[in-house]
Amino acid sequence: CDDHASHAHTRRTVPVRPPTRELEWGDINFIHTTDTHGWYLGHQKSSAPEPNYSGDMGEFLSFAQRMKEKALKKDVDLLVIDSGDLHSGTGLVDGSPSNSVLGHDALQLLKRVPYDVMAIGNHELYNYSITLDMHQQFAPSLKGRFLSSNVNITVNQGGRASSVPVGSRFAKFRTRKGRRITALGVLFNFMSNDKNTTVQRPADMVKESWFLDAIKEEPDVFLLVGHMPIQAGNDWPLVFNAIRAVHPKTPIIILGGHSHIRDCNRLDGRSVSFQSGRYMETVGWLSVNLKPKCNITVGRRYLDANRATYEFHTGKSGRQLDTKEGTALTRDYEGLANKYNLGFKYGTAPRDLTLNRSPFPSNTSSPSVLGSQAVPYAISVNKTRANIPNLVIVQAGSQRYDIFAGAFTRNDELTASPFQNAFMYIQDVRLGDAKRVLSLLNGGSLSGVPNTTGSVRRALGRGEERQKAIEEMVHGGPEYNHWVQAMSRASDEEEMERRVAGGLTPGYVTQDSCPGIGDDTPHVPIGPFFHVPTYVSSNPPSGTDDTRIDLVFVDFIQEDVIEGLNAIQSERVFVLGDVRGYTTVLLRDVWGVYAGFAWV
Ligand SMILES: Nc1ccn([C@@H]2O[C@H](COP(=O)(O)O)[C@@H](O)[C@H]2O)c(=O)n1
Repeated sequence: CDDHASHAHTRRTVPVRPPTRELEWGDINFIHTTDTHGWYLGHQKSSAPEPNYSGDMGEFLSFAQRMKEKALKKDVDLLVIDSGDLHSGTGLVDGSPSNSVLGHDALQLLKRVPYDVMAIGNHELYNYSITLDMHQQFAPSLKGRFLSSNVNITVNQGGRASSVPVGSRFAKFRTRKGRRITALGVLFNFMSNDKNTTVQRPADMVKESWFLDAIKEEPDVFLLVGHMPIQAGNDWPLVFNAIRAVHPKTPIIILGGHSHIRDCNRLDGRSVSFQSGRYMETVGWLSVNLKPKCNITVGRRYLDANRATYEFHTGKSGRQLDTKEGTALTRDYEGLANKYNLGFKYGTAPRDLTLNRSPFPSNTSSPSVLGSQAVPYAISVNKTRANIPNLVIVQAGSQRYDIFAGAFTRNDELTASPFQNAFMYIQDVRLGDAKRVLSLLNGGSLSGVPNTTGSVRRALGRGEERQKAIEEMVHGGPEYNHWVQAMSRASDEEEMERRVAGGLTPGYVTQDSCPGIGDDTPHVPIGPFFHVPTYVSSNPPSGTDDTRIDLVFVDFIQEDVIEGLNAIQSERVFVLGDVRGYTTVLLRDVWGVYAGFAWV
């Protein structure tokens, strides 16, 4: 008998409010997911707003199949699309045994979902073995419709290294109703990809001869699927304008991702751009009516991903919703969770620890507790450096989800902190310099110039594009944070009270640039929202500025730390060779080690 074992997947019992408005259907319709990050067993906790998103991938598969049946009856087109970032985020994708590729098993199961087109995300590129798995084991199942227009992998072909698309550069196909589609799958200008993978800037991609050839022939619809936000400041207009230069009037549908928010806007009257959130919280619905030589009319809805939503929109209640394939997929994901022992319980979290719903610093803020308590305890298992004072710096963006009061399992650990970042250190750093590096990383000033972006390398004045990439890497979802913060600010007290009195529960309250109300189920905003610094740290040891300490940090940020050190002092030039491994405990193991000590 193992009293640490608990069920990996607890069935959800908390009821949620069903939607009340039927979906609008058009000539061509889309079910859209993006940034699912391994949430294939749905959100399993009972605290609000988690039950809103309690549908699992098997239930989503049933929903997609039932909606395809409906589309057939209505004699319209329905395509199921995903915009990338399948990896990094839960035990199903991050808990793979060490002898197998992270996420491989979960993605083999995902192949059963009837996606028509999928695009690659940046989380498919941090680790070459994952990219190779996508290229060899996943992309082929999409039969030419796993798109990576500007992303290549270098593989051995006949003894020679060849750079080839991870999936396909583009796809041309006909829908059931015979509409001609030209689809592309574009990734934003990501620069933290692993060796032997390449990402071409969208600005360069649109000049490629294959691209110009692919768009030459006019389809009925251009379908631009991609892991790139649709918000201003991103590169969709480059791709859009390149197509518009050849086809001024052809409908263009953009299904974006990466910034984790719900959003809709229109670049012109014959196009629409749409984005469906993150983490299997949102299933996007987009309907488009195509009128020859006229503007297109569109409808969009952000569905909360749960059974009540699926039952309402399919018109199938109770078990009628479930298809044979959907039920089998749920069962097989549960089996995988058990195989990975994701229900292993480290301890009992005494309270909710949230990323941004608690003041920072506080004992209910997970980045705060991570820096001040969990990391210092977990890395103290390195006895050889135990007597040397240290300061530890970790990027807050590594923390991906809240921790909830109650049983804290292996799945909860990997969901909160999935990355396999290693702890490194530089010895004999002056305590004063270590503190100044932290402050610089967090936007402090360098030579009187405020480092307002929180990136050392921006403060040092490097090329703009590199800086954008560093920000992407370091900041960890600023758009999402702004979005959630804005929704809690936007609702005045009276409106909130009306909503609560009307029985509304916490959830997303979306305001986008398309007409009408986008959220399928109305909510009160999740709020409040508290700012967390880009980098969190342990409590500094006592001593003077000259006290020599170990400066500990994770490998993901080591270049920033080194550049920061070199920017703030001239006594010594720090190089990568000064960096050594501190402990075998990885960042993703920290919460489990800490819970086993503090939460038993
Ligand atoms: N090894 C890694 C890889 C990534 N991160 C963090 O992920 C964030 C980017 O994720 P998106 O979902 O926004 O693409 C980035 O902010 C990094 O902090 C990491 O910590 N370690």
